[in-house]
Amino acid sequence: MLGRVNHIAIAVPDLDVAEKSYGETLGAKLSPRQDLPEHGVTVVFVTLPNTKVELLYPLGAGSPIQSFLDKNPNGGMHHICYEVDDILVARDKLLAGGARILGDGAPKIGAHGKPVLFLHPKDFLGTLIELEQV
Ligand SMILES: C[C@@H](C(=O)O)C(=O)SCCNC(=O)CCNC(=O)[C@H](O)C(C)(C)COP(=O)(O)OP(=O)(O)OC[C@H]1O[C@@H](n2cnc3c(N)ncnc32)[C@H](O)[C@@H]1OP(=O)(O)O
Ligand SMILES: [Co+2]
Repeated sequence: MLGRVNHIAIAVPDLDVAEKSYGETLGAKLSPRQDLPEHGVTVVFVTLPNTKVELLYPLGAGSPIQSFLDKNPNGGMHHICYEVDDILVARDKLLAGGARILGDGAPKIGAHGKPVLFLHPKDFLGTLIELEQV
């Protein structure tokens, strides 16, 4: 079912500090900031030769990453995004196996303009998984 790792996401309490850390200290290439109100986050992508790192900062009231940041005030690794060929086939197979799809179960359009879904971290070894159809 799973293809490549599309990105690894880090929730950050201060986007200026995070951009400086990756862009200057670590010398990586950064995308412009992107506000995604439908996801309640502002994102910056760090582009690497083999994958991406997504820096996540809360946007608006009720951001899905707010309680994670309350528990991890310095930030931390938030999710892994794996690519899938067909997100509805993947979703239905996972649901049939008893996994929980977060939200209303319908894919949303993610940061790359492609459909995404999230799987409950308690069903996958304590790791929040994002699936992205590529
Ligand atoms: C734009 C898009 C893209 O790339 O295209 C994105 O990535 S958007 C990225 C942002 N969007 C999302 O994350 C959407 C999916 N996420 C969600 O629906 C939520 O964040 C949940 C995963 C349901 C968690 O919600 P919330 O933190 O409010 O609930 P909660 O505090 O009751 O957490 C339930 C339990 O899960 C744990 N938990 C929460 N977030 C976690 C995480 N990221 N990794 C591992 N465990 C996590 C909590 O510690 C808690 O465990 P204990 O009970 O043991 O304490
Ligand atoms: Co993501």
